[in-house]
Amino acid sequence: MAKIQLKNICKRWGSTTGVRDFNLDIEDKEFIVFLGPSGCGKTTTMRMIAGLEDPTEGEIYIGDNCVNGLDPKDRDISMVFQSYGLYPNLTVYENIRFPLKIRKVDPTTHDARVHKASDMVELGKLLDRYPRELSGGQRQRVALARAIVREPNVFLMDEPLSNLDAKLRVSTRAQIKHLQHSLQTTTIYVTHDQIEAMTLADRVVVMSMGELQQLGTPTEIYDKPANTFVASFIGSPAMNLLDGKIQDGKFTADNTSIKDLPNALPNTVTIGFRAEDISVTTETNGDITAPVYSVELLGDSTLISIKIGDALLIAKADKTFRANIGQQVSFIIPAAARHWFNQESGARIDI
Ligand SMILES: Nc1ncnc2c1ncn2[C@@H]1O[C@H](COP(=O)(O)OP(=O)(O)OP(=O)(O)O)[C@@H](O)[C@H]1O
Repeated sequence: MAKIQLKNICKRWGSTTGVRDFNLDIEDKEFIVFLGPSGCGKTTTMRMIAGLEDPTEGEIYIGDNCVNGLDPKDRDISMVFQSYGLYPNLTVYENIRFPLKIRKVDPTTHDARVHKASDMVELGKLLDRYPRELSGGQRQRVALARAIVREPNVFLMDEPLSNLDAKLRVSTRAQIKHLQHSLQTTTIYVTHDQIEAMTLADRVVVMSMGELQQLGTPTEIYDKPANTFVASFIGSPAMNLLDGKIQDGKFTADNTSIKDLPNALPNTVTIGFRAEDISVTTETNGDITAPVYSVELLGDSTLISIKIGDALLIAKADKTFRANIGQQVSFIIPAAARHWFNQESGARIDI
């Protein structure tokens, strides 16, 4: 079991900066997810924790020990990658056992440990097979068992579900969550998939361009995004964002006039609202009125989108709601559903 601390971490290669001034305290037993778009520095940060990259500046602590300069094998971590990394000429049993042999763990314990780990990921019946005889999901479970078998202090998982199809991803995701709950091992999990982040994490680290944008529980980052980047990255659909001006006590943009505003807003501002927090009507007396751009039937709900300038705005309506493309509709945005952001910096304005 271990807490992890990153203090003022930077990673540069010549003039390229991968990670800048990154600070993070991860609690013992916590499930932390690094979330962000491609190239934002997630993998680099994780590789520094693993010892596969050296930070250019800053210190990394695992437990009470500063591990800068310590070899990956001496950090008591297990890693799981997108590409499984199984040995093709070894059976499932030998693949899972491999870390125990390498670390010269007492051979009399191997059999029981391999069986315990393989049972946890429900691989018990496949121990004699070779990786080529397994499906993608089964291979990833072998990789998980191989990470578990050592009973490390920390798990590092880099996009472990990316090679699986959508259905398998959902079931393997649940298995990882269940496993981490049973093992109570500090886990850092890297993904660009916000649904994985929201469903797995105790806390999410949202990253962009090498910088930490927000650290919080899934509920915190969903309900109170720190800036427009986080707002537009979290949620499906993401939060609607519309730039406008405050004039005569109203928020105005094309076809938009919103009254009853809080006092402290600057003259130019971005309003944000989630599709499920607003209502849509075929009356034309709401806050934003425009022709329907598209209608998407999802089965449990209907998504109605309109366009204001370049902004595509989406409302989640009842599953029975129907409107035709081109028909005028209005979005009604209750005061409690409104988020406000500084238009220049993108930062949240707390009212
Ligand atoms: N060895 C390297 N030399 C130079 N630049 C690098 C190196 N490794 C990574 N980078 C750069 O650092 C930045 C962060 O990369 P990183 O792989 O951490 O991103 P990521 O968020 O994990 O992306 P992805 O989801 O695509 O894996 C990128 O701009 C990348 O091009």
